[in-house]
Amino acid sequence: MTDAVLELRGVSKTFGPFKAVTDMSLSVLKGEIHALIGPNGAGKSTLLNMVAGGLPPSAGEILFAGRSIVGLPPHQIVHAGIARSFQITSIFPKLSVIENVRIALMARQGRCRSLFAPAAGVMQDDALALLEQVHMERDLDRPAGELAAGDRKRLEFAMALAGAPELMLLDEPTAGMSPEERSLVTAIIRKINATRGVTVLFTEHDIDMVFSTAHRITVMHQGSKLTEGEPAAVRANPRVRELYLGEAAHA
Ligand SMILES: Nc1ncnc2c1ncn2[C@@H]1O[C@H](COP(=O)(O)OP(=O)(O)OP(=O)(O)O)[C@@H](O)[C@H]1O
Repeated sequence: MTDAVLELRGVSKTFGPFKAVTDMSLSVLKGEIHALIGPNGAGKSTLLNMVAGGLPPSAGEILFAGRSIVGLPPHQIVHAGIARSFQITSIFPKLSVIENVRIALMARQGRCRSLFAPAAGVMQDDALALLEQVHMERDLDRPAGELAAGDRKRLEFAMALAGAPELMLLDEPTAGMSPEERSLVTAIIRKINATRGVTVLFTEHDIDMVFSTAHRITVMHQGSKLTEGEPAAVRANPRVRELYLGEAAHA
């Protein structure tokens, strides 16, 4: 018996002769915020894609809540309880913020056909509650297409939460944001984890954000796992320091 909500065993991904991910094992524990870090091209997005069902692994096993999810299409993986936030958001830009969340709620409940019915109040209270969680209660009627990057990400979180996920996969959740937006989005990730018990697996290049937010960290390098552990141990690891100092010297 293990506390892992997500478990990868010997997962690999090849693109032709190229090995993007090699023999990766990873346990994401129930209730934790787990960061997946590593230099550009380390294989982080490929790994998240395999978990989300966007890419089939070339080898290995992926278990969610103890059951294999390899081969399931993305919508079934969402249905099983894994929400994925993409680097490019999938909102309806012409609809308002609250309409976008209502759509996500209705999709969850299989009520898509009533989407454009006159019942404007459908799911209004639930949608409002989710938007309050991400501090967007003052933005309800704004067209989603007009939101800045940080606001768009918060809307996307509310939409993901509409599906009541057990695990959220976040691919570079603060990419392209100002420092203020970054700290707001980071605070919301912590809040979602603490108040709703949602387990989080995220990739991120902002190392300060990673060390201040993650409970545990897995470091990837050239498709393989370099190390894994709590932030203090990972920070002290000489190979990690070399990797990041090397990268800084490169920049
Ligand atoms: N569809 C594909 N076909 C061929 N190669 C690919 C494909 N997708 C990813 N790769 C390669 O696999 C490697 C890992 O890419 P991946 O995007 O997973 O890295 P990453 O760690 O997420 O990088 P970044 O931090 O820059 O987003 C890279 O060398 C990339 O070029």
